[in-house]
Amino acid sequence: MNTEQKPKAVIVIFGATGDLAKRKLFPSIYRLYRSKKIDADFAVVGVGRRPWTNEEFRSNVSESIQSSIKQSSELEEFSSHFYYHPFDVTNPSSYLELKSILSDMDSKYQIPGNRMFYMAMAPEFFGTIARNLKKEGLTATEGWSRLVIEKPFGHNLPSAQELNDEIREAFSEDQIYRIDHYLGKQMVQNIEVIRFSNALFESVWNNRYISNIQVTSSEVLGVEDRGRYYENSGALRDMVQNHLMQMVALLAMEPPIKLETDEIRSEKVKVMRALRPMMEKDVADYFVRGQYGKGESEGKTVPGYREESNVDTESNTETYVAGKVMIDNFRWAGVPFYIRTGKRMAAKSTKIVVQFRDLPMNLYSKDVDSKHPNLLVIHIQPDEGITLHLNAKESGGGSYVKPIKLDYCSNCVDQFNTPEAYEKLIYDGLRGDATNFTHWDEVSLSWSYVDTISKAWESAKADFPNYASGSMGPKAADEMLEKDGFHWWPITDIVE
Ligand SMILES: NC(=O)C1=CN([C@@H]2O[C@H](COP(=O)(O)OP(=O)(O)OC[C@H]3O[C@@H](n4cnc5c(N)ncnc54)[C@H](OP(=O)(O)O)[C@@H]3O)[C@@H](O)[C@H]2O)C=CC1
Ligand SMILES: O=C1O[C@H](COP(=O)(O)O)[C@@H](O)[C@H](O)[C@H]1O
Repeated sequence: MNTEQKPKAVIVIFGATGDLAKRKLFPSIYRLYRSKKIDADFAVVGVGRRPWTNEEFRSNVSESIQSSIKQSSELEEFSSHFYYHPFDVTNPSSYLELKSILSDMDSKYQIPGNRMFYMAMAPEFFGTIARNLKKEGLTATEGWSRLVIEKPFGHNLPSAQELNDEIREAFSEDQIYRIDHYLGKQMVQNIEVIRFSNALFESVWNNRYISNIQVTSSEVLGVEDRGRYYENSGALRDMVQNHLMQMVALLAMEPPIKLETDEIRSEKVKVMRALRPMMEKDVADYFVRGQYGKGESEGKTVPGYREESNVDTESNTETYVAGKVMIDNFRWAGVPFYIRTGKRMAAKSTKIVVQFRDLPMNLYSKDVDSKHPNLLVIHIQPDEGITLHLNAKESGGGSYVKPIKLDYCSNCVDQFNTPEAYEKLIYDGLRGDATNFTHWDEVSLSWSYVDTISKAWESAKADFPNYASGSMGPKAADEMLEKDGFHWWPITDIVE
């Protein structure tokens, strides 16, 4: 793994006039610049079709930073490193002009031919761009060339395979950085540290001591203005195939031999290979889908999904998924990993709850109601930290037990410095550290798991809407756990 400390490169953003660039990429590059993580002699070349000048582009960059970072300074100097080159990416002749701009940047900023090509555009363009970059010689420099690819990486396994084949004609696997922005989150990266640097946890991290693991990623927002995209995606493809399956892999993987990209990825791949495969007829036993109806969200009445713009009034698209993922290997046999995600739920929260098994004999709590299982809660967002739920003696006489919590709040101490996921990922990409990007093997195995579920769902119309906006999802998701003798742990405050 190459981990250049202060990387120096030209970053080419395809889709530089779009939403992602404005909301995430420019502020992230700015933070890297301010914290001096990237060399002061960097350059960014933006591509889009709008006929902007360099000045218009720079003022867009400055605006994006001012609206997302409270104390911004040196904006003029920072944005002077941004250049705009308008062209339609389907037009092959424009790539030669881009090539010459990039050579000029190399000379102006003494950059040794290093290129990061960031695809912040709709996926149908990824293959065309990659092919033209190679054909016109933009990747043949003395330095390195890397391709950063946004989601969605395909719509199912065959389309992901097709996309992969296209980009692999121009870039090798080790030059491809597939973004899963959850892998850039502070506490998602902490899963491995919590597991592999604490004897307390790793020794009990298996089916003898853990009864189930719950991964929740709930959102308050609805589909907003993304109806067109979401109608073809749904929560399964939008969140489960990538973010949730990645968290499951990190929770379930074996310790890698070394903290190296290939070793870590190979352990995650083994988890994906051990996922219990399903037949379409079994899907209803393991997965629940939902779609929000109208309801109350943050004190306002909000419409149902079918009333949103660019959404079919009879839509069969799921905005909620809950599932029971089984990993059939020695460590996890018999332990359900329950996952759930949805839009228009009661709270914005991403949390992992590891529930430990009860003691074989509990001297203090005889009945089920008075027992409080030990829980390890990993708070991913909005709060970042961990909570350990234990039992302790109630003060006063007698031997009464009460549940207590040990809390570590990472973003309470460091709230304003928690690096944004995109900032970390861009930095890793520039340094050549692909650990927190997804390898094709993970992507393809995850698609093949999810495809069976989509097929089953696409072949049968659901009884939607089946949960109210502002709720925690459909009843069937609660029943799925009840059948196994469990319940979802609340996502706001676990000891209520
Ligand atoms: N927005 C977000 O928060 C997130 C986005 N993503 C992914 O990032 C990618 C971009 O999303 P987003 O920024 O929202 O999309 P937008 O629709 O806001 O932006 C699309 C960009 O593509 C450019 N573009 C479109 N067609 C062409 C063309 N033929 N030639 C050159 N440029 C073109 C547009 O430029 P112009 O209009 O000037 O032609 C614009 O800059 C998508 O894959 C999306 O799934 C992933 C996670 C989050
Ligand atoms: O990838 C996506 O993630 C967001 C949720 O991300 P978060 O960091 O806010 O949890 C989701 O809203 C979006 O639909 C999906 O495409």
